[in-house]
Amino acid sequence: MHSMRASPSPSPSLKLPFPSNLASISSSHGRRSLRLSSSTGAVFAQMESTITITRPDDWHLHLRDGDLLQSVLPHSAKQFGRAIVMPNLKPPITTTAKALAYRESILKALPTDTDFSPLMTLYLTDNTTPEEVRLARNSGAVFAVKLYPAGATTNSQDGVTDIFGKCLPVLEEMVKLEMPLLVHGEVTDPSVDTFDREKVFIETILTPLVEKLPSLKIVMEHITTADAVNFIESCKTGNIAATVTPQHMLLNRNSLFQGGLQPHNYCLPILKRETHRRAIVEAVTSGSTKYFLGTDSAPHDKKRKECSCGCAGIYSAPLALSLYAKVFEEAGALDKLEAFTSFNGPDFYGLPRNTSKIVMRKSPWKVPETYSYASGVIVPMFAGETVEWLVCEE
Ligand SMILES: NC(=O)N[C@@H](CC(=O)O)C(=O)O
Ligand SMILES: [Zn+2]
Ligand SMILES: [Zn+2]
Repeated sequence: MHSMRASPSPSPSLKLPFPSNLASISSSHGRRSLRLSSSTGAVFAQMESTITITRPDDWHLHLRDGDLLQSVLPHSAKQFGRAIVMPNLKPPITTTAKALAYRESILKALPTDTDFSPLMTLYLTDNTTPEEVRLARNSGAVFAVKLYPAGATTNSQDGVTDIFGKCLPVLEEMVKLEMPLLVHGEVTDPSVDTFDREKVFIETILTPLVEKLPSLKIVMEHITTADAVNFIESCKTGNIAATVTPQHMLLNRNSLFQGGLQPHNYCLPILKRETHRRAIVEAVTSGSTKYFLGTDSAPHDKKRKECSCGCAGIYSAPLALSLYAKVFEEAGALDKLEAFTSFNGPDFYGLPRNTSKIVMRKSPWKVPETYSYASGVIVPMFAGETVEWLVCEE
Protein backbone atom coordinates (compact mmCIF):
# COMPACT_ATOMS: atom_id res chain seq x y z
CA MET A 1 0.00 0.00 0.00
CA HIS A 2 1.23 3.47 -0.80
CA SER A 3 0.62 5.65 2.16
CA MET A 4 0.98 9.32 1.66
CA ARG A 5 4.27 10.73 2.88
CA ALA A 6 4.45 14.28 4.08
CA SER A 7 7.46 16.26 3.04
CA PRO A 8 8.74 17.86 5.18
CA SER A 9 7.02 16.18 8.11
CA PRO A 10 4.80 18.23 10.42
CA SER A 11 6.76 19.67 13.31
CA PRO A 12 4.59 19.93 16.41
CA SER A 13 5.85 22.75 18.57
CA LEU A 14 6.05 22.45 22.33
CA LYS A 15 4.36 25.79 22.88
CA LEU A 16 0.74 25.53 23.93
CA PRO A 17 -0.66 29.04 23.74
CA PHE A 18 -4.07 29.41 25.30
CA PRO A 19 -6.91 30.47 22.98
CA SER A 20 -7.04 34.24 23.28
CA ASN A 21 -10.82 34.50 23.33
CA LEU A 22 -11.01 32.19 26.33
CA ALA A 23 -8.15 33.76 28.26
CA SER A 24 -10.53 35.61 30.54
CA ILE A 25 -12.03 32.37 31.80
CA SER A 26 -10.07 30.77 34.61
CA SER A 27 -10.94 28.57 37.55
CA SER A 28 -10.49 29.44 41.20
CA HIS A 29 -7.06 27.78 41.10
CA GLY A 30 -6.04 30.20 38.41
CA ARG A 31 -5.68 27.34 35.95
CA ARG A 32 -7.30 27.70 32.62
CA SER A 33 -9.78 24.91 32.56
CA LEU A 34 -13.45 24.81 31.86
CA ARG A 35 -16.25 22.49 31.01
CA LEU A 36 -18.40 23.56 28.16
CA SER A 37 -21.89 22.35 27.64
CA SER A 38 -22.90 22.12 24.01
CA SER A 39 -26.33 23.22 22.85
CA THR A 40 -27.50 19.62 22.51
CA GLY A 41 -26.73 18.89 26.13
CA ALA A 42 -23.58 16.87 25.57
CA VAL A 43 -20.81 17.95 27.84
CA PHE A 44 -17.19 18.02 26.87
CA ALA A 45 -14.17 19.15 28.72
CA GLN A 46 -11.72 21.76 27.69
CA MET A 47 -8.66 21.52 29.92
CA GLU A 48 -5.77 23.84 29.27
CA SER A 49 -5.74 23.95 25.52
CA THR A 50 -7.40 20.71 24.59
CA ILE A 51 -10.85 19.90 23.28
CA THR A 52 -12.42 16.46 23.47
CA ILE A 53 -15.29 15.90 21.08
CA THR A 54 -17.30 13.02 19.69
CA ARG A 55 -15.54 11.64 16.64
CA PRO A 56 -16.57 13.74 13.62
CA ASP A 57 -17.84 12.55 10.24
CA ASP A 58 -17.15 14.14 6.87
CA TRP A 59 -20.41 14.53 4.93
CA HIS A 60 -18.73 15.51 1.63
CA LEU A 61 -15.46 13.84 0.65
CA HIS A 62 -13.66 12.95 -2.59
CA LEU A 63 -11.59 9.82 -2.08
CA ARG A 64 -10.80 9.23 -5.80
CA ASP A 65 -9.52 5.78 -6.78
CA GLY A 66 -6.27 3.93 -7.58
CA ASP A 67 -3.01 5.38 -6.23
CA LEU A 68 -4.67 8.54 -5.04
CA LEU A 69 -7.26 6.63 -2.98
CA GLN A 70 -4.52 4.57 -1.31
CA SER A 71 -2.73 7.70 -0.26
CA VAL A 72 -5.47 10.12 0.75
CA LEU A 73 -7.75 7.64 2.54
CA PRO A 74 -5.61 7.29 5.73
CA HIS A 75 -5.85 11.04 6.40
CA SER A 76 -9.64 10.91 6.57
CA ALA A 77 -9.86 7.45 8.13
CA LYS A 78 -7.62 8.41 11.07
CA GLN A 79 -9.78 11.34 12.13
CA PHE A 80 -13.32 10.75 10.91
CA GLY A 81 -15.74 7.96 11.76
CA ARG A 82 -17.60 8.02 8.46
CA ALA A 83 -17.64 9.95 5.22
CA ILE A 84 -20.14 10.49 2.46
CA VAL A 85 -18.02 9.51 -0.54
CA MET A 86 -18.59 11.52 -3.69
CA PRO A 87 -19.32 9.52 -6.87
CA ASN A 88 -17.61 11.74 -9.49
CA LEU A 89 -15.03 9.19 -10.57
CA LYS A 90 -14.11 8.55 -14.17
CA PRO A 91 -16.41 6.82 -15.10
CA PRO A 92 -18.91 8.02 -12.48
CA ILE A 93 -20.63 5.81 -9.88
CA THR A 94 -24.06 5.68 -11.53
CA THR A 95 -25.31 2.30 -10.28
CA THR A 96 -25.60 0.42 -7.02
CA ALA A 97 -23.29 -2.28 -8.39
CA LYS A 98 -20.61 0.34 -9.07
CA ALA A 99 -21.11 1.89 -5.64
CA LEU A 100 -20.68 -1.49 -3.96
CA ALA A 101 -17.53 -2.24 -5.96
CA TYR A 102 -16.13 1.20 -5.13
CA ARG A 103 -16.93 0.62 -1.47
CA GLU A 104 -15.00 -2.66 -1.56
CA SER A 105 -11.96 -0.93 -3.05
CA ILE A 106 -12.09 1.70 -0.30
CA LEU A 107 -12.35 -0.96 2.41
CA LYS A 108 -9.38 -2.79 0.86
CA ALA A 109 -7.32 0.39 0.92
CA LEU A 110 -8.15 1.16 4.56
CA PRO A 111 -5.41 1.05 7.18
CA THR A 112 -6.04 -1.92 9.50
CA ASP A 113 -6.24 0.16 12.68
CA THR A 114 -9.42 2.12 11.86
CA ASP A 115 -13.12 1.38 11.79
CA PHE A 116 -13.85 4.14 9.29
CA SER A 117 -17.03 3.54 7.26
CA PRO A 118 -17.46 4.85 3.73
CA LEU A 119 -21.06 5.87 3.03
CA MET A 120 -21.63 5.57 -0.69
CA THR A 121 -23.56 7.82 -3.09
CA LEU A 122 -25.07 7.47 -6.56
CA TYR A 123 -24.29 9.94 -9.34
CA LEU A 124 -27.60 11.13 -10.78
CA THR A 125 -27.88 11.25 -14.58
CA ASP A 126 -30.73 11.97 -16.98
CA ASN A 127 -31.14 8.19 -17.25
CA THR A 128 -31.14 7.12 -13.60
CA THR A 129 -34.25 5.06 -12.88
CA PRO A 130 -36.43 4.88 -9.77
CA GLU A 131 -35.61 1.15 -9.64
CA GLU A 132 -31.91 1.93 -9.40
CA VAL A 133 -32.50 4.26 -6.48
CA ARG A 134 -34.60 1.60 -4.75
CA LEU A 135 -31.82 -0.90 -5.28
CA ALA A 136 -29.37 1.61 -3.83
CA ARG A 137 -31.49 2.20 -0.73
CA ASN A 138 -32.04 -1.52 -0.20
CA SER A 139 -28.30 -2.23 -0.45
CA GLY A 140 -27.80 -0.56 2.92
CA ALA A 141 -24.51 0.85 1.63
CA VAL A 142 -25.73 3.82 -0.42
CA PHE A 143 -26.93 6.80 1.59
CA ALA A 144 -27.65 9.56 -0.91
CA VAL A 145 -27.94 10.57 -4.55
CA LYS A 146 -25.71 13.34 -5.90
CA LEU A 147 -26.89 15.95 -8.36
CA TYR A 148 -24.21 17.47 -10.55
CA PRO A 149 -25.64 19.85 -13.13
CA ALA A 150 -23.88 18.70 -16.34
CA GLY A 151 -20.65 20.66 -16.72
CA ALA A 152 -20.77 22.42 -13.33
CA THR A 153 -17.59 20.95 -11.81
CA THR A 154 -14.90 18.24 -11.92
CA ASN A 155 -16.16 15.09 -13.72
CA SER A 156 -19.71 16.37 -14.03
CA GLN A 157 -20.04 15.90 -17.79
CA ASP A 158 -22.41 12.93 -17.29
CA GLY A 159 -24.56 14.92 -14.86
CA VAL A 160 -28.12 16.13 -15.18
CA THR A 161 -29.10 18.39 -18.11
CA ASP A 162 -32.71 19.04 -17.13
CA ILE A 163 -33.76 18.07 -13.63
CA PHE A 164 -37.46 18.89 -14.00
CA GLY A 165 -37.70 17.34 -17.45
CA LYS A 166 -35.72 14.17 -16.76
CA CYS A 167 -35.50 13.38 -13.06
CA LEU A 168 -38.91 13.86 -11.44
CA PRO A 169 -39.82 10.14 -11.21
CA VAL A 170 -36.48 9.44 -9.51
CA LEU A 171 -36.90 12.36 -7.10
CA GLU A 172 -40.43 11.23 -6.23
CA GLU A 173 -39.07 7.79 -5.44
CA MET A 174 -36.39 9.39 -3.25
CA VAL A 175 -39.10 11.17 -1.26
CA LYS A 176 -40.72 7.79 -0.56
CA LEU A 177 -37.38 6.23 0.38
CA GLU A 178 -36.30 9.26 2.44
CA MET A 179 -33.12 9.23 0.39
CA PRO A 180 -31.32 12.61 0.52
CA LEU A 181 -30.46 14.51 -2.65
CA LEU A 182 -27.03 16.12 -2.39
CA VAL A 183 -26.75 19.14 -4.60
CA HIS A 184 -23.84 20.86 -6.29
CA GLY A 185 -25.76 24.12 -6.43
CA GLU A 186 -24.49 26.04 -9.44
CA VAL A 187 -26.07 26.76 -12.80
CA THR A 188 -23.91 26.07 -15.82
CA ASP A 189 -25.25 28.72 -18.20
CA PRO A 190 -22.07 30.37 -19.52
CA SER A 191 -23.85 33.73 -19.63
CA VAL A 192 -24.24 33.70 -15.83
CA ASP A 193 -21.27 35.23 -14.02
CA THR A 194 -19.22 32.57 -12.21
CA PHE A 195 -19.66 34.39 -8.90
CA ASP A 196 -23.48 34.40 -9.30
CA ARG A 197 -23.96 30.77 -10.23
CA GLU A 198 -24.96 29.59 -6.76
CA LYS A 199 -27.46 32.42 -6.27
CA VAL A 200 -29.05 31.81 -9.68
CA PHE A 201 -29.22 28.07 -8.96
CA ILE A 202 -31.14 28.78 -5.76
CA GLU A 203 -33.58 31.02 -7.63
CA THR A 204 -34.13 28.92 -10.73
CA ILE A 205 -33.69 25.31 -9.58
CA LEU A 206 -33.65 24.86 -5.82
CA THR A 207 -36.61 27.05 -4.88
CA PRO A 208 -38.94 25.50 -7.50
CA LEU A 209 -37.65 22.03 -6.55
CA VAL A 210 -38.55 22.55 -2.89
CA GLU A 211 -41.96 23.88 -3.94
CA LYS A 212 -42.60 20.82 -6.10
CA LEU A 213 -41.28 18.25 -3.62
CA PRO A 214 -41.46 19.87 -0.19
CA SER A 215 -40.59 16.71 1.71
CA LEU A 216 -37.53 15.73 -0.36
CA LYS A 217 -34.44 15.68 1.88
CA ILE A 218 -31.87 18.00 0.35
CA VAL A 219 -28.32 18.87 1.34
CA MET A 220 -27.00 21.94 -0.38
CA GLU A 221 -23.34 21.02 -0.58
CA HIS A 222 -20.41 23.34 0.04
CA ILE A 223 -22.41 26.57 0.40
CA THR A 224 -20.55 29.77 -0.45
CA THR A 225 -22.96 32.72 -0.27
CA ALA A 226 -25.20 34.73 2.02
CA ASP A 227 -27.92 33.81 -0.49
CA ALA A 228 -27.45 30.14 0.39
CA VAL A 229 -27.60 30.91 4.11
CA ASN A 230 -30.81 32.88 3.58
CA PHE A 231 -32.28 30.03 1.58
CA ILE A 232 -31.39 27.43 4.22
CA GLU A 233 -32.77 29.64 6.99
CA SER A 234 -35.99 30.21 5.05
CA CYS A 235 -36.71 26.46 4.90
CA LYS A 236 -38.53 25.68 8.10
CA THR A 237 -39.34 22.03 7.54
CA GLY A 238 -36.12 20.41 8.80
CA ASN A 239 -35.45 18.45 5.61
CA ILE A 240 -33.09 21.01 4.02
CA ALA A 241 -29.54 21.34 5.30
CA ALA A 242 -26.08 22.37 4.11
CA THR A 243 -22.49 21.25 4.33
CA VAL A 244 -19.74 23.81 4.77
CA THR A 245 -16.07 23.53 3.81
CA PRO A 246 -13.13 25.03 5.70
CA GLN A 247 -12.11 27.16 2.71
CA HIS A 248 -15.48 28.88 2.41
CA MET A 249 -15.28 29.89 6.08
CA LEU A 250 -11.63 30.98 6.07
CA LEU A 251 -10.95 32.46 2.64
CA ASN A 252 -12.54 35.02 0.40
CA ARG A 253 -11.99 35.55 -3.31
CA ASN A 254 -8.95 37.75 -2.74
CA SER A 255 -7.14 34.52 -1.85
CA LEU A 256 -7.34 33.52 -5.51
CA PHE A 257 -5.13 36.41 -6.55
CA GLN A 258 -2.95 37.22 -3.52
CA GLY A 259 0.50 38.04 -4.91
CA GLY A 260 -0.34 36.26 -8.17
CA LEU A 261 -2.68 33.52 -9.32
CA GLN A 262 -3.20 30.91 -6.56
CA PRO A 263 -4.35 27.67 -8.16
CA HIS A 264 -4.44 25.80 -4.86
CA ASN A 265 -7.23 28.06 -3.64
CA TYR A 266 -9.30 27.32 -6.73
CA CYS A 267 -12.35 25.19 -6.06
CA LEU A 268 -15.97 25.17 -7.12
CA PRO A 269 -18.17 26.83 -6.20
CA ILE A 270 -15.52 29.53 -6.37
CA LEU A 271 -14.57 31.55 -3.28
CA LYS A 272 -16.78 34.61 -2.85
CA ARG A 273 -16.46 38.07 -1.36
CA GLU A 274 -15.84 38.74 2.32
CA THR A 275 -19.49 39.58 3.10
CA HIS A 276 -20.49 36.07 2.01
CA ARG A 277 -17.74 34.42 4.04
CA ARG A 278 -18.90 36.30 7.13
CA ALA A 279 -22.53 35.34 6.61
CA ILE A 280 -21.55 31.68 6.44
CA VAL A 281 -19.37 31.82 9.56
CA GLU A 282 -22.12 33.57 11.46
CA ALA A 283 -24.75 31.01 10.46
CA VAL A 284 -22.55 27.99 11.14
CA THR A 285 -21.22 29.17 14.50
CA SER A 286 -24.70 30.24 15.68
CA GLY A 287 -25.40 26.68 16.75
CA SER A 288 -28.07 26.03 14.09
CA THR A 289 -28.52 22.31 13.47
CA LYS A 290 -28.93 22.85 9.72
CA TYR A 291 -25.20 23.01 8.98
CA PHE A 292 -22.69 20.23 9.20
CA LEU A 293 -19.12 19.37 8.36
CA GLY A 294 -18.34 18.51 4.74
CA THR A 295 -14.73 19.18 3.84
CA ASP A 296 -15.10 18.75 0.06
CA SER A 297 -11.47 17.65 0.30
CA ALA A 298 -10.74 17.16 -3.40
CA PRO A 299 -7.18 16.07 -4.20
CA HIS A 300 -5.69 16.63 -7.64
CA ASP A 301 -2.09 15.98 -8.65
CA LYS A 302 0.08 19.13 -8.40
CA LYS A 303 0.65 19.02 -12.17
CA ARG A 304 -3.09 19.17 -12.77
CA LYS A 305 -3.45 22.21 -10.51
CA GLU A 306 -0.40 24.13 -11.71
CA CYS A 307 -0.98 24.22 -15.46
CA SER A 308 -2.69 26.28 -18.15
CA CYS A 309 -6.15 24.86 -17.40
CA GLY A 310 -6.04 23.81 -13.77
CA CYS A 311 -8.54 21.57 -12.00
CA ALA A 312 -10.95 22.83 -9.36
CA GLY A 313 -10.56 21.27 -5.93
CA ILE A 314 -8.75 21.91 -2.64
CA TYR A 315 -7.10 19.12 -0.66
CA SER A 316 -7.90 19.75 3.00
CA ALA A 317 -8.37 16.32 4.64
CA PRO A 318 -5.16 16.36 6.75
CA LEU A 319 -5.89 19.73 8.34
CA ALA A 320 -9.63 20.26 8.00
CA LEU A 321 -10.46 19.64 11.66
CA SER A 322 -7.77 22.12 12.75
CA LEU A 323 -9.32 24.68 10.45
CA TYR A 324 -12.87 24.18 11.66
CA ALA A 325 -11.64 24.52 15.25
CA LYS A 326 -9.94 27.78 14.30
CA VAL A 327 -13.16 29.16 12.81
CA PHE A 328 -15.23 28.31 15.88
CA GLU A 329 -12.54 29.55 18.23
CA GLU A 330 -12.26 32.89 16.45
CA ALA A 331 -16.03 33.25 16.60
CA GLY A 332 -15.95 32.57 20.36
CA ALA A 333 -18.08 29.49 19.71
CA LEU A 334 -15.88 26.48 20.52
CA ASP A 335 -18.78 25.10 22.55
CA LYS A 336 -20.75 24.75 19.29
CA LEU A 337 -17.99 22.95 17.36
CA GLU A 338 -19.01 19.43 18.35
CA ALA A 339 -22.60 19.72 17.11
CA PHE A 340 -21.32 20.89 13.71
CA THR A 341 -18.61 18.23 13.40
CA SER A 342 -20.32 15.27 15.03
CA PHE A 343 -24.08 15.62 15.70
CA ASN A 344 -25.94 17.58 13.03
CA GLY A 345 -24.82 15.35 10.15
CA PRO A 346 -25.83 11.96 11.56
CA ASP A 347 -29.04 13.46 12.96
CA PHE A 348 -29.99 14.73 9.50
CA TYR A 349 -29.14 11.42 7.81
CA GLY A 350 -30.99 9.45 10.52
CA LEU A 351 -27.82 7.63 11.56
CA PRO A 352 -26.46 7.11 15.07
CA ARG A 353 -23.83 9.53 16.32
CA ASN A 354 -20.33 8.14 16.78
CA THR A 355 -19.55 6.92 20.27
CA SER A 356 -15.75 7.31 20.34
CA LYS A 357 -13.97 10.61 20.95
CA ILE A 358 -11.09 12.57 19.51
CA VAL A 359 -8.83 15.00 21.33
CA MET A 360 -7.52 18.19 19.75
CA ARG A 361 -4.73 20.20 21.31
CA LYS A 362 -3.48 23.72 20.74
CA SER A 363 -0.09 22.69 19.42
CA PRO A 364 1.01 24.60 16.31
CA TRP A 365 2.24 22.46 13.42
CA LYS A 366 3.42 23.21 9.93
CA VAL A 367 1.31 21.92 7.07
CA PRO A 368 3.55 19.96 4.70
CA GLU A 369 4.41 21.61 1.36
CA THR A 370 3.30 18.46 -0.41
CA TYR A 371 2.08 14.95 0.22
CA SER A 372 3.59 12.39 -2.11
CA TYR A 373 1.82 9.40 -3.57
CA ALA A 374 2.77 6.70 -6.04
CA SER A 375 2.29 8.84 -9.15
CA GLY A 376 3.17 12.34 -7.96
CA VAL A 377 2.47 14.86 -5.25
CA ILE A 378 -0.51 16.79 -3.91
CA VAL A 379 -0.30 20.31 -2.53
CA PRO A 380 -2.62 20.65 0.48
CA MET A 381 -4.58 23.72 1.53
CA PHE A 382 -2.35 26.15 3.47
CA ALA A 383 0.79 24.29 2.33
CA GLY A 384 3.83 25.36 4.35
CA GLU A 385 1.76 27.46 6.76
CA THR A 386 1.31 26.92 10.48
CA VAL A 387 -2.02 25.83 11.90
CA GLU A 388 -2.72 25.76 15.62
CA TRP A 389 -4.99 22.88 16.50
CA LEU A 390 -3.60 19.36 16.26
CA VAL A 391 -5.71 16.22 16.36
CA CYS A 392 -3.58 14.30 18.85
CA GLU A 393 -5.54 11.28 19.99
CA GLU A 394 -7.34 9.71 17.10
N1 LIG B 1 -15.06 21.22 -5.28
C1 LIG B 1 -14.25 21.17 -6.31
O1 LIG B 1 -13.70 22.20 -6.70
N2 LIG B 1 -13.97 20.01 -6.94
C2 LIG B 1 -14.55 18.72 -6.71
C3 LIG B 1 -15.92 18.60 -7.28
C4 LIG B 1 -17.00 19.32 -6.51
O2 LIG B 1 -17.24 19.05 -5.33
O3 LIG B 1 -17.67 20.20 -7.06
C5 LIG B 1 -13.63 17.66 -7.31
O4 LIG B 1 -14.07 16.53 -7.48
O5 LIG B 1 -12.45 17.96 -7.58
ZN1 LIG C 1 -19.45 20.18 -5.88
ZN1 LIG D 1 -17.07 18.04 -3.79
